[in-house]
This record gives sequence, C-alpha cells and structure tokens, in this order.
Amino acid sequence: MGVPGYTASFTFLNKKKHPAVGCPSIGAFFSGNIGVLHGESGHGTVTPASYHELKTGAIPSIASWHNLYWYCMSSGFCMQWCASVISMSAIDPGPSCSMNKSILECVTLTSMLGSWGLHRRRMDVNPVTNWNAPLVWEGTFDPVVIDSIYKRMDPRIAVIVFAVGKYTRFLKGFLESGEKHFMVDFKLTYYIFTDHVDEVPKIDQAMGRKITILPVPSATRWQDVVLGRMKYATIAIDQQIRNQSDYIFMMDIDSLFHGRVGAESLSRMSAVLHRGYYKDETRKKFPYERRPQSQAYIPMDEGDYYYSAAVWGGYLEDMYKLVRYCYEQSEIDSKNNIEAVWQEESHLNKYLLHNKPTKVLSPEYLWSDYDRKPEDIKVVRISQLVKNYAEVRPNGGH
Ligand SMILES: CC(=O)N[C@H]1[C@@H](OP(=O)(O)OP(=O)(O)OC[C@H]2O[C@@H](n3ccc(=O)[nH]c3=O)[C@H](O)[C@@H]2O)O[C@H](CO)[C@H](O)[C@@H]1O
Ligand SMILES: [Mn+2]
Repeated sequence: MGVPGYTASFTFLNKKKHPAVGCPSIGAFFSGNIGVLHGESGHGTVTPASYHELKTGAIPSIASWHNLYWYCMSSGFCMQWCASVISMSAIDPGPSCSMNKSILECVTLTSMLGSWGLHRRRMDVNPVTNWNAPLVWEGTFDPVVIDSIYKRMDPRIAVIVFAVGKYTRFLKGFLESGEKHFMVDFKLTYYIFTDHVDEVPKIDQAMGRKITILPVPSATRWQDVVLGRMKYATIAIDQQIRNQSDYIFMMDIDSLFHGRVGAESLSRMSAVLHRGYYKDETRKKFPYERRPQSQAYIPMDEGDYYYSAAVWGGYLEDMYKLVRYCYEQSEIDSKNNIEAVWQEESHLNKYLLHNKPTKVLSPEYLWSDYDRKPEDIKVVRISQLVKNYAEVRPNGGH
C-alpha cells in the first residue's frame, strides 16, 4: 500500500527561487506534517507525518497551515515562496477524513496568503470601500484561487444584452471576445434582446455556454431602448431567466473584452466605478440626477461613487429587485413628464446609494477606447468602443 497523503495542484505567486532549493518551493516550515511542493507550478505530494494522525482525522492538520500563516505574517520575507494551492485530493485519506472541509480551509487560507502578498503590491489604489466591501483591482486577488472557489458552486451565469436597430453590428465582437475572456469555464448564457433576430451571429462556444434570443420591438428614440432594457429584462427574468440562472450581468453591447473577467467580479451586488469620475475627491462633479422632481434625485451632499450602468451584476434575486426598481422609478418619472439625466444609470446610482454594493469593481471592468489608460489601470478588461452616435442611434446624437 502506498503512503497515505494528498496530491496538491499549486502555482507559485511569484517565481523567486528559494536559495536552498534552487526553485520556488514551500514546505520547509512544516516538514513534520506535510511534504515539499517545488517547481513553478504543477502537482506535488503532501504527506502527513503519521498514518495514525490521518486515521484519527487529524489530517495534515489545518493547525500546520495556520502556523505557516502566522510564521509568514511575522517574518514577511517568506511570502516570496508561498504557493497557492488550488486543489487537493486524497490518495488514501483513511476512514475518518473530512476532505471537503480541509480543501476549503486550505483554499481559503492560501487565498488569504495570496491577497496579503498581493495587496502589498497595490499601494496606489484603495482595495476596500468605506463600508468594507472589496474594491477589485488587478493585483488584489488571485485569479486561479478565486475561480476555483466559485467553480465548486458551479453557478449558472446569465448575461443580458440588448442589440436593437443598428446595434446588432456590435454582437459579433462582444460575443467572440466574451468567449475568450468572460467567465471562462463557467456555465453562461447570453440573453440577446433584439428586433433583428436574423442578425445574431453564430459563434463557437464551449460546453455549457449558449445564446438565447428574445425578440423586442424596435424603437424610434435611443432613450426608449436604454430604459426599455429595464422593462423587458424584468419581464424575461420573471418568465424565464429566474429558472435558468444564479447570477445575472446587465451589460452594454458596444464593448469588447480585452482581458480576464472571472469569479472575482461575482457577489450579491457588484457595480463598476465609472471611469470618468473614479478619481474625483468630491462628489459634487458626479452626474447624478439633481432635479428633485425625478425619482433618481440625489442631493449635492450625498453619494459614495458614480457607477456605470454599462456593466453590473449580482445574485439573480438582488438583480431582479434592482432592474425592476429602475423600471418602476422610470415609469413614475414618465408619468411626471421627466426623464432622469442618464436614464437607468441615474436610477441605478440612486438605488446603490441606499443599498450599498457588496463588491465594487474598478474601471478596469469598463474602460473606454475614447480615453488613454492612466497609470493605475494595469489591465483593461472590458472597453467601450468608439462609435458614431449620430449614425448608430435612431434619433441621433447624445
Ligand atoms: C458606458 C456607459 O456609461 N454607458 C451608459 C451610457 O451610454 P452609452 O453612450 O454607452 O449608451 P449606448 O448608446 O451604448 O446605449 C446603451 C445600450 O443600449 C442598447 N441600445 C441603445 C440604443 C439603440 O438604438 N440600440 C441599442 O441596442 C445597447 O445595448 C447599448 O450598448 O448611458 C446610457 C444611458 O444614457 C446607459 O446608462 C449606458 O449603460
Ligand atoms: Mn454603451
């Protein structure tokens, strides 16, 4: 019989060589309990010190991981050699092994290690909001670890996009780049709302990913399309999407994916900082609706951030509540002969002022081809395309 233990898949957070071993390595600190992982990434064997320990359930005890954690915390330099263990599986776990628990704790712990090391590398941005929600920037999460955590839940993700009138021209680029970068390896359905069903392109998709087309009427005003999104999405969630999804993203179609957008963007309610206002130190410049007659009104002395309506996502029921809120509030406005300055974006900002997002995504999650990339944007994940507004919109202009 082979030696009982575990195999672990791992990647090193950085590639620094351990001076004694000559390659990235971890394990010396707890060699009594666990084997050494070395190389840049791959598989290693983790062997508990005693078979007896294993049989009694004291599997390569979490205590040793904690010791490692505290050791690293107290002696900073060791972080350079820390591995991110992305999966562990038993070779021969013995009868009383509670593998799931130890996997989860390992992953959680290593992701703590990961973020601790990585946070130190982003001193230029704030990785947390004033209400203690994560503010996601490149370098504040470990993509491999966070995907593996969410993958265990295997969520079904719905993406709601509208392509009405001439906006069908954006579908191909959006979908093809989405297949390369957006929630890769997750179950995902694009719900495409369009008045030109025959203009939806056929694209190659991996298993578990598909397109569902939902017909909507054409419009003569672009404002009716952007606001109509709230109405038709509310109806479709009620009739169909609710039974098919766990998360929903609402997105503009006139954009391309250029970089990874993965599980780090998932939460109960995630909103993106609008690229135009994220550096503003005063809220006075935020283009909130300032007319008290509108339901979207926000007074000058209130507000946390200005969020973009071109990318937002969250749990199905939380998103449903917000989409429906935007629809209902805009209906009230319309009865009062007023339309909020930035349509549903204004209502979205009003809602999120009183119902704080549980995750805020940096403008990496919606940049724009109109603007140059400043120093703090290390990765552009999604970018809005340059378009001729007058030509593409049914009633022209801004
Ligand atoms: C980057 C950003 O902040 N985007 C927001 C901004 O305008 P944008 O200038 O980005 O608006 P836009 O012209 O892209 O319209 C928003 C979306 O509505 C759909 N569409 C629009 C018109 C049309 O004729 N056919 C059609 O399908 C399409 O999915 C499009 O992407 O303001 C809008 C409201 O004013 C929305 O809040 C957008 O989310
Ligand atoms: Mn847009």
